[in-house]
Amino acid sequence: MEGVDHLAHERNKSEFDVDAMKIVWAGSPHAFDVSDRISKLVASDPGFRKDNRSTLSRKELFKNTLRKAAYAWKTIVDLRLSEEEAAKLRFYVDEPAFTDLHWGMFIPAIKGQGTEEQQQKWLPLAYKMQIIGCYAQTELGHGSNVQGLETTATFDPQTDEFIIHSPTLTSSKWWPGGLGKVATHAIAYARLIVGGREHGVNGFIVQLRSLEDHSPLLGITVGDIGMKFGNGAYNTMDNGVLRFDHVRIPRNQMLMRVSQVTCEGKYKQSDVPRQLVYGTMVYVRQTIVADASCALSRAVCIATRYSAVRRQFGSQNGGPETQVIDYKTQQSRLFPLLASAYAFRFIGEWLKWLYADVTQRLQANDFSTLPEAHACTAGLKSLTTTATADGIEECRKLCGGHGYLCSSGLPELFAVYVPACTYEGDNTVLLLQVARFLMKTVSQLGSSKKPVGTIAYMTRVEHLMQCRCGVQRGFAELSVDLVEAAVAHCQLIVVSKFIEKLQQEIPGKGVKQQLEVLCNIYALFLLHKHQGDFLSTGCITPKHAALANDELRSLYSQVRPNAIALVDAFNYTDHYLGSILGCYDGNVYPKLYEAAWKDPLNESVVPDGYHQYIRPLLKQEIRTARL
Ligand SMILES: CCCCCCCCCC/C=C\CCCCCCCC(=O)SCCNC(=O)CCNC(=O)[C@H](O)C(C)(C)COP(=O)(O)OP(=O)(O)OC[C@H]1O[C@@H](n2cnc3c(N)ncnc32)[C@H](O)[C@@H]1OP(=O)(O)O
Ligand SMILES: Cc1cc2nc3c(=O)[nH]c(=O)nc-3n(C[C@H](O)[C@H](O)[C@H](O)COP(=O)(O)OP(=O)(O)OC[C@H]3O[C@@H](n4cnc5c(N)ncnc54)[C@H](O)[C@@H]3O)c2cc1C
Repeated sequence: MEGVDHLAHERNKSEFDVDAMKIVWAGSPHAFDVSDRISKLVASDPGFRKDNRSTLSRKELFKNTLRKAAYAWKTIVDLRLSEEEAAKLRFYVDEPAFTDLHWGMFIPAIKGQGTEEQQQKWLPLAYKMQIIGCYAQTELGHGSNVQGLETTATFDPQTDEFIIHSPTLTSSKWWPGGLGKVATHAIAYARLIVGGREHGVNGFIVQLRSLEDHSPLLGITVGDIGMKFGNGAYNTMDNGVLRFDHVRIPRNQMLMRVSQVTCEGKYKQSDVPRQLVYGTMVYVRQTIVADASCALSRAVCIATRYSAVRRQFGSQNGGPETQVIDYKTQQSRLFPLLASAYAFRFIGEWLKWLYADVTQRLQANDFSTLPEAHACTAGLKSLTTTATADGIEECRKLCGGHGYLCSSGLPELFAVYVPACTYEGDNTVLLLQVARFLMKTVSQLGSSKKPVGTIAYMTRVEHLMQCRCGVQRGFAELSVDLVEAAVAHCQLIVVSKFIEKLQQEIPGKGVKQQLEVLCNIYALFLLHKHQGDFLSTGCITPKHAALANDELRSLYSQVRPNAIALVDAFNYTDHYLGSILGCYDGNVYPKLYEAAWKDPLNESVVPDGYHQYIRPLLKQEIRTARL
C-alpha cells in the first residue's frame, strides 16, 4: 500500500545512527545540507522528470536534454545558487550533457593551462555561459596516444595567427562531448609548428560556431558521431566529429602557461614540466573516482533494498518465503560491493586532497609530487571505474529478471557508466602508466632518493631488487604482470586510506564500528579474491586463507541487520535513483505492475501490425511451408 514503509522492519534492525552516517557519506554537515536540499529541489520539480527517457527518439531525447540544461541554468540563476549548489543541481539532474564538458573540462583547461590574461578574458564568458566549450583532444585515429595526434597548429608570423588544420581523415576530432551540436568553442589539441619545427601537442581556443546563429564558422565541419551504447543513456550527449580546413586564430588563443610563442615567432618552454599540458586529464580523473562511488552506491542501494524485499523459496508451513538478502551467496556478492562504495567514497576524498595539494605545489613551482599525483589519479580512476562498471552489472544480476527492466534503473545506469572505463584514459593504458611509475621507483631503490607517500612501502622490496637487479626483461614483455602489480598497488592505497579514515574522529553511535566492518570486508574480500597470489608469494599460509574466509562470513552476518540503513545513508531520493526496485518504501510489486501499463506499447490492446502481419499468419492466409 502507498504510504506504508515495507522496509520499516529492516530499518528498525539498524545498530548505528543513520543520520550521522549520512554526514560521513556526504563529507561534512555543510555538504550534507547542500546535497539534501538540492536533491529534493530537483526531485520535486517536474521540469527535471527523467522516467520517460527510454521511450524517446534520439532527436526527442537530445532536445529534451537541451531543455533541461537550459531549465537547470535558469533555476541556478533565478535561485542565485552558489557554484557548489549549481554543481550539485547538475549532478542530481543526472543526465550526461554538454554542460558536463563545459564545466568539467573546458573551464578547468583554461584555468590550468591558460595565462592570467587568457583566464581573465575567457573565464567570465564561460562562467556566464556566453560561450559553451568542449575539450577536443581525441581524434579518429588517436585517443590514448596523445603525442600521436595529427591536427596541426602552424604559426604565421605575417599575421600573428595560428592556422589550425586537419591534414588527414584520421586527424578529425572524434568523441569530444558537447562538440556535435552545441559547443561554440573548443579547446583543440594540436601539434605546434613554428618556423617549420614541431613543438609537441598544445591546447588552442578555437571558435567553432557563430554566436549569432550557431552556424559553423568558415573552415569548420562539425557534427554528431551517431548513436552510442544503449538507448537513452549517453545519447543525451552530442559527442562530435570536427574537421578544420586552415582555420585561423589569433596567437593569443594558444594556451600559454606551459609553452609560449612570441609575436616574433620564438617558441619558449616555461620551466614547468611539459606534462602540465595533460593537467586537465589529471583533474577529471580524480573527479571520476568520486563519480564511481556515486554510481556504485546507486546500484548497491537498488540491489540491497530489492534483496530485502524479494522473497524466494524457504517457506516453512505456509509462512513467508526467505528474503534473498539472507542467502549467503547473495551476501557474498552484494556486501563487498557495499563495502567498495564506501571505500571509493573515502579514496575519492583523499584523491581530491592530493590533487589540491599538487595544484598548490605547482603554483609554487614545486613539481615533486606531480609523478605520484599522475600515477594515483590514473591508477585509481582505472581501478574504481572497472570495479564500478562490473559492480553495476552484478547488481543487475542480484535483482534477477526485474533487474533487466528499464524501470529498475540498472540498465541505464550501466549504459551511462561503462564508458568511464575508456574516457579520460583507457583503463589498461592508465595502469601501464602506474606500472611505469612503479618500475621507475624500483630502479631508484638503493639511491639517495627514498620512496615516500603511496610508494613508501617499496623500500621493503629493496632487498629483492638487489638480488635480482641484473635480471631485467622488457617492460612490454612483462606488461601483463606489471598491470596486475599496478592494480595491487592501487588496491593497497584504497585499503590504506580506508584505514586512515577510521583513525579520524567519526561521530555517531555505532558509525565507526560499521565502517570498520566494511573496511574489513573490503580488505578480506580482496585477499580472498587474490589468495592465489598471497599464497604463492608466501605472504599468507593456507590457514590464514581459511581464517580470512571464516571472518568474511562472520562480517557478512554483522552487516546484514544494518544493510538497509547503510544504503539509506547515501540519502538518495527516489527521483535520483530512478528505480522501482530501489524505491525507499520497498513497495515494489504494485509499482512494477503500474509502470508496465504506461509503456507506449500498451496504448492499444491490439498492437500495430496485427492486421498486417499476425492475422494473415493465424488465418493461414500466408502460404506455409509443407510441414
Ligand atoms: C553519479 C552516478 C551517475 C552515473 C554516471 C556517471 C558519469 C555520468 C556521465 C557524466 C557525463 C560526462 C562526464 C564525463 C567526463 C569525461 C569525458 C571524457 C573526456 C576525455 O576522454 S578527454 C581525452 C582523454 N584522453 C586521455 O586520457 C588520453 C590518455 N593518454 C595519455 O594520457 C597519454 O597519452 C599517456 C598515456 C600518459 C602517454 O603520454 P606521453 O606519450 O606523452 O607520455 P609517456 O608515456 O611517454 O610519459 C612521459 C612522462 O610523462 C609522464 N606523464 C604522462 N602523463 C602525465 C600526466 N597526465 N601528468 C603528469 N605526468 C604525466 C609519465 O609518467 C612519464 O614520466 P617519466 O618520464 O616516466 O618520469
Ligand atoms: C563516452 C565517451 C566520451 C568521450 N569524451 C571525450 C571528450 O570529451 N574529449 C576527448 O578528447 N575525448 C573523449 N573521448 C575519447 C576517449 O578519451 C578515448 O576514447 C580514450 O582516451 C581511449 O582512447 P582510444 O579510443 O584511442 O583507445 P585505444 O588506445 O585505441 O584503445 C584500444 C585498445 O588498445 C589498447 N592499447 C592502446 N595503447 C596501448 C598500449 N600502449 N599498450 C597496451 N594496450 C594498449 C587499449 O588498452 C584498448 O584495449 C570520449 C570517449 C567516450 C567513449
